[in-house]
Amino acid sequence: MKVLVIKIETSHEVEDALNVFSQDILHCLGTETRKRSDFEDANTKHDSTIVDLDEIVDLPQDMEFAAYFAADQSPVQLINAYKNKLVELKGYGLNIGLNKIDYTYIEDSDWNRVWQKFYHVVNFSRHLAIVPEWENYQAKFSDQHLIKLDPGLAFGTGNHKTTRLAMMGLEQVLVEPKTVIDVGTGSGILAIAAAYLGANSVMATDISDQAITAAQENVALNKLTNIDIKKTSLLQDVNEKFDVIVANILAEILLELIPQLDQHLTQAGKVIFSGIDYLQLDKIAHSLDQNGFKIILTLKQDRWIGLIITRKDN
Ligand SMILES: C[S@@+](CC[C@H](N)C(=O)[O-])C[C@H]1O[C@@H](n2cnc3c(N)ncnc32)[C@H](O)[C@@H]1O
Repeated sequence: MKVLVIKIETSHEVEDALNVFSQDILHCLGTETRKRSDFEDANTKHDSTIVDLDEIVDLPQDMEFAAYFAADQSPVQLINAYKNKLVELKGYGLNIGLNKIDYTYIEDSDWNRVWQKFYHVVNFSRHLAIVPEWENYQAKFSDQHLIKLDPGLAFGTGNHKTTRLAMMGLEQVLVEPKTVIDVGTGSGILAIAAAYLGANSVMATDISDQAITAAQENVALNKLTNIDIKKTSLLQDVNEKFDVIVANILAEILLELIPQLDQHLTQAGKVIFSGIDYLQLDKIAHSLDQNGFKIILTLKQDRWIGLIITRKDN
């Protein structure tokens, strides 16, 4: 089976935005970046190997971004979507570099190998490490939990800053057993982290079939029995209330989620948002305020913002 690859010669300033756009809006199978700075760093770090940058095939001027899609998707439509996104990002004052977009097809098996090459153990915190299914890792503390993961074709390897901000939020909020819902679960990583951090029960939702399959497989891989996975959009068809609602999704989609929070959050409940580019924070804060919520903690890494939120009257 073949996979469609859209390749964009651009600048590292738009890496995070293109990653989330590709995953959340275009539902790609995965992404990969090659940055000139990685090769230049390798040159200085490994002084026994002098790398001649001129000899590296297709060395990007700044960054080459690749997104992988099912072969039956239209390259022309995808290229147009990326063109429009890059114009929007340029409008925010971001450098979009050479802005050259092209496409090619590769064998599915090559794509899986590429994926594994870039995905390694994340020793995330005192209590959590994320361990790809094919890697060995010894916990650094006797009670450090290992999230075993094969993200398959879903978002959520633990390498993305937005996932890590959401996990920090979970560590902060889960100081006693609580009920949790993970909205837009992708690989299931946040739901699994919540279960390991002591949640009583966890529900996880996603609209993507690939995410549901990956999340189910990862829950089984971790032998967890208190996670319920549901295919739905945001909190539709969910009847329960939760002590914690966590969502790592693009700001545009969080704006749709905010009006649904009240109905699904216990009175003293907490909401964790991640996936917010700092340029979108004002819009999110305004909508939270309009819907009776306040931000009690703001986490930030590079362009990305994570929030812990409660009801205003708490
Ligand atoms: C950025 S990924 C986050 C994955 C994982 N929770 C993490 O933190 O790494 C966002 C996920 O939200 C899902 N998603 C997008 N729109 C959604 C919606 N309306 N309802 C439910 N899930 C949605 C996507 O399919 C994707 O799996």
